Amino acid sequence: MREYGQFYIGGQWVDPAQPQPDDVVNPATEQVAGRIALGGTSDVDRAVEAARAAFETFSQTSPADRGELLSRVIEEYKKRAEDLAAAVTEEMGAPAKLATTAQVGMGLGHLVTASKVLADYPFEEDRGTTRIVREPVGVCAFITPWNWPLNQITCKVAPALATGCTMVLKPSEEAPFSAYLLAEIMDAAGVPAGVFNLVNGDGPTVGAALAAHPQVDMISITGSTRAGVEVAKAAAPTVKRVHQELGGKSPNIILDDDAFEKGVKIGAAGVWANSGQSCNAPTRMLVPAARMDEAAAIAKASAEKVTVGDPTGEVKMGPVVSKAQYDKIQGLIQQGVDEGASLVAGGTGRPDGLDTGYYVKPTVFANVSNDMTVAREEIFGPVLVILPYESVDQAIEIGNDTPYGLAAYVSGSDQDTVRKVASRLRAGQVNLNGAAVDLNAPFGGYKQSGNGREWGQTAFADFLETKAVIGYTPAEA
Ligand SMILES: NC(=O)c1ccc[n+]([C@@H]2O[C@H](COP(=O)([O-])OP(=O)(O)OC[C@H]3O[C@@H](n4cnc5c(N)ncnc54)[C@H](O)[C@@H]3O)[C@@H](O)[C@H]2O)c1
Repeated sequence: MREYGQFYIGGQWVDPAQPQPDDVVNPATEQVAGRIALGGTSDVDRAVEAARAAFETFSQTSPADRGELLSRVIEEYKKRAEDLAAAVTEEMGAPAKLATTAQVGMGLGHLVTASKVLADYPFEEDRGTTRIVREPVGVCAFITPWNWPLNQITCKVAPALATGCTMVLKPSEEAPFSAYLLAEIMDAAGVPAGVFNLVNGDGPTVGAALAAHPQVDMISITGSTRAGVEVAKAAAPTVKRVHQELGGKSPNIILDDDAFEKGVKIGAAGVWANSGQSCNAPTRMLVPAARMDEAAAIAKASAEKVTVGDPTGEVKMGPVVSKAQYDKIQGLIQQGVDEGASLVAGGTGRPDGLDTGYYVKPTVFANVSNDMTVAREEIFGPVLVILPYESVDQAIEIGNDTPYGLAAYVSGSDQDTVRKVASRLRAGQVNLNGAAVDLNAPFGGYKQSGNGREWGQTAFADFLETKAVIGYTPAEA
């Protein structure tokens, strides 16, 4: 049983102003795995004050100093990798292997990438007699979700540290264990007091207070579009920078050529990963109408091969994060059936033999039309929907017919055609032929998937203000 009832503020573990314990449930066992405290507005004030005070000195440190600091954080992170993986499995149900390689691995990847970018980042540049200086934006507040907890935290924390910002993190109250360990890592690495602060809490209290706080210069949220809108509204009166990484319902266009079978297989596997709980999951597969049955058969075989069960063991898929998420997914699967989509694999209820834990059957719907609820709503579970198209133009039109624009996928054997299709998709990241994750590729959304970009060099810009010093070089008389 984890007891994580304190907050990390000003370089110290401190008690909440008013203790409000909150149980965290392990989704595989449905048992309480630990306890945190939910904070209030006075905890937020205290953390923001610490971050504001630290900004005075931390913003003046050199890139070389911050590079050394990042190296120490990386060392401490590596030392705690096993603890971090176990925490992620316990808090949100990721299978042990996925937790170690991907969940913890992505966190390390963002720290390492930021330190490499920092090594030669152009913070200053001269244009004529003007010097353009890129300075840290200030005190940042981070609100993060439960599905890729360390990935989403580190892709904010790493560039913030690298650019000289100070910060307050409010992780998801549903998956707060790994964030708590990350605060221990920051402490062990000697991150100066007040540079990194952690306050647990719920969205409407701590999240909203951070978004509205006049001493916070930038609020960055990864979460649902609903929460992103709330954050932007709360932030508006103080005109702070608002960065949003929100939901998705990403199209996956499978072209009619030799790469068809491979494309369907890779696409389906992308939906089972992390139990479908990825904002960029390729959940809306588009196939030539004449090949619908073929696609359905390939996807069905893929779904039936997935091993589901205890995430501490050797399985492909663990549970989904919570009872609420399980119930939401069950309701949407039922709605798919009710609206007339063809259920070819999975369906409602738990997989056979799994009576405890929030396990969902890998589910495939074929013959889906883009106006059905299962094609429009982000399900955030292992549910693949397959839609028919008559022409590539129509595939692109259907692909873009969504309020979201986070990711899109194209597969086909002719690279030129694949690239042309990619150029017409309205999404922040387009993946061609199942290419591997690239931590240097900017990550973020068009339309209601958000504003701003994270990851790699591009992320730095979102943590910097631009100052023009005119007359820096005196004009010659
Ligand atoms: N675009 C991306 O990079 C990305 C990555 C992962 C997840 N997501 C999205 O996150 C969602 C799943 O995560 P979730 O269920 O934790 O989302 P959520 O929106 O319920 O919660 C996300 C975070 O926002 C906080 N929050 C909730 N309401 C708030 C409010 N009114 N004010 C301030 N903060 C508030 C929560 O406490 C949590 O920390 C999905 O929609 C998914 O697509 C997006």
